[in-house]
Amino acid sequence: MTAIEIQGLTKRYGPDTVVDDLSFTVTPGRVTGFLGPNGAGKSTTMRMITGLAEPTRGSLTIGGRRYRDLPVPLTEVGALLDAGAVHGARTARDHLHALAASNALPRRRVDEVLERTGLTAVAGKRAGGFSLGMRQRLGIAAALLGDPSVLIFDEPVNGLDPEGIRWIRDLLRSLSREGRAVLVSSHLMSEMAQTADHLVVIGRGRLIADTGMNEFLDSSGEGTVLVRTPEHDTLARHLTAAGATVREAPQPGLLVTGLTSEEIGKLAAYHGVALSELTPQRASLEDAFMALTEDSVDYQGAPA
Ligand SMILES: Nc1ncnc2c1ncn2[C@@H]1O[C@H](COP(=O)(O)OP(=O)(O)OP(=O)(O)O)[C@@H](O)[C@H]1O
Repeated sequence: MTAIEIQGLTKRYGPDTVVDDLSFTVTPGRVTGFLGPNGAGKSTTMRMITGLAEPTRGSLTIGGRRYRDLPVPLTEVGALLDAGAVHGARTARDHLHALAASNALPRRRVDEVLERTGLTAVAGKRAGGFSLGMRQRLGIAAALLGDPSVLIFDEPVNGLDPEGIRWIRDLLRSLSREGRAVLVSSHLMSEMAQTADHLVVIGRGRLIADTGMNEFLDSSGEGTVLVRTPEHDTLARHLTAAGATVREAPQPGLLVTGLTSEEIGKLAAYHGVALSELTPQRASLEDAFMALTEDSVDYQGAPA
């Protein structure tokens, strides 16, 4: 069954349409990356999924039901939307106990989620003194408390150090392997490349792409091939004569478009030119994302 189903979702604030006729689904068993430039409407969409904001129009269901019809929402959908939202004077354990009690969840879940998020040793400490990384873990512990099959994370790696980023990445993957649906937003494309199986890209509140990660990269690739050879000028001449477009690579070498790497290899062999490298270039996720969303960024800086 589809975990999250969004149809024609629209949100207006006064005259501004910040989410505009958005439709996509989030499927169990994979990490869906939710991408878009700043202000694209990601947080607003996530707030609507978790019942914190009311859609102006459109439908939105979790496991086939609207958020407000879920008897105990925490057992269906867990969310990390704002890691700062913790009562600073309480210990981590007390914070989770209070949450468990108000949602009629078994107390043993508290120790289970403390363990899973690596907070057992600091469970008796006041959350007010926690580092950003620890607060993030506590927010995730709260999201996992009801053992939900749908999880939503808004920019979970923002501000974390490399170890914290890796921990979140591994956690998201393991949650999806358990069969849960995981929706994670980010504006860091490189981060998504390492975490998400599927991508939903929005810009100015509208859907731009809904695609598998690999298909996204393939469809955005320019088909450029990096070629290195001691006979640089000779090969460049032959390639141009064969109809290819040839540019200088940043490091000594040629960036060739218009011919496949196989064709370039054959051409070089035919002319007796030795190659030291022949590498198809895949567009980086960052490049692909920039190309896709360039018409929908609100503020564009001048080129550096
Ligand atoms: N409560 C609100 N009232 C008015 N405008 C709002 C409100 N919440 C969000 N917006 C506007 O909606 C637009 C989308 O914001 P949102 O936070 O959803 O984007 P985002 O994709 O999460 O961006 P970011 O990556 O910067 O967090 C922005 O222009 C924002 O100013």
